[in-house]
Amino acid sequence: MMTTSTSPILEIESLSLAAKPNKILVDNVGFSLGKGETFGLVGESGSGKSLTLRAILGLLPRGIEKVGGVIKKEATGAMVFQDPRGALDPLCPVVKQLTEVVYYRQQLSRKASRKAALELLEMLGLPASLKDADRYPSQLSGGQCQRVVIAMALACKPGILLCDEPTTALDVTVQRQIIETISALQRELGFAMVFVTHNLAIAAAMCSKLCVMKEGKIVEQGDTYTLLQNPQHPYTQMLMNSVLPVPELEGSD
Ligand SMILES: Nc1ncnc2c1ncn2[C@@H]1O[C@H](COP(=O)(O)OP(=O)(O)OP(=O)(O)O)[C@@H](O)[C@H]1O
Repeated sequence: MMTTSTSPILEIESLSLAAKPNKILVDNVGFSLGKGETFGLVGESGSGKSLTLRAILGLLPRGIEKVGGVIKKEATGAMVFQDPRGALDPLCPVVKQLTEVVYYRQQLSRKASRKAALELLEMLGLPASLKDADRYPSQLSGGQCQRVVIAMALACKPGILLCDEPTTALDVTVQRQIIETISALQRELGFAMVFVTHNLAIAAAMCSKLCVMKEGKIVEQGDTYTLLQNPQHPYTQMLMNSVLPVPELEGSD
């Protein structure tokens, strides 16, 4: 978990999003993020977390529009999506896809872009075989695909990484590895993060500040430790109570 108290790299004030003609989906949401800090958005499915992230990146789906509020962003944002396979082109080898992103975002030569792409894959701990052979997404595991997607986001040299439940589609052992990889990269590269999850354990491990959303509204926000130690809103209390306790093993002390 990283905490820094510098001037905000991202500030959202009274953000409201609506589906045309006038159905409010995100209502008066506001929070701020410091450099290198990780801010968590938690809440049940449909509470508006993904739309908030998309609004930050200016990538709202067709038919949804910003109807109020201000988003002040002091750095480039890049997104890591929930479904890594869906985020990759199934018909294009992964090294080629990553090279294209580097080429367009970093304005390097073709040759330098490929070299930078291979370095990114290495940074993400992907096996050398991926770099030699032209592998397609279908030939990679879910965890490997997510590492490629993270490499693509990093190719944009983001000051803010927006993670939309990046481990939801992965099995639990891989989830942990991906979370650890993202945290290690953050320590190395220093980007700030907005991290969307419905997993409170992940939120507690990753985020210095949390915001709890319900039906498009923020019901509670604050410092993670304080919020989870002493949840004020009944909805936050309900979310915490819905986490299954790990049963105590018989005979353990
Ligand atoms: N393209 C769209 N058109 C119309 N309504 C949409 C669209 N995308 C999302 N919504 C609606 O907006 C609300 C918020 O959706 P959003 O995807 O932000 O929720 P979420 O909290 O991220 O949920 P999840 O955890 O399931 O991803 C939901 O009611 C959803 O049905």
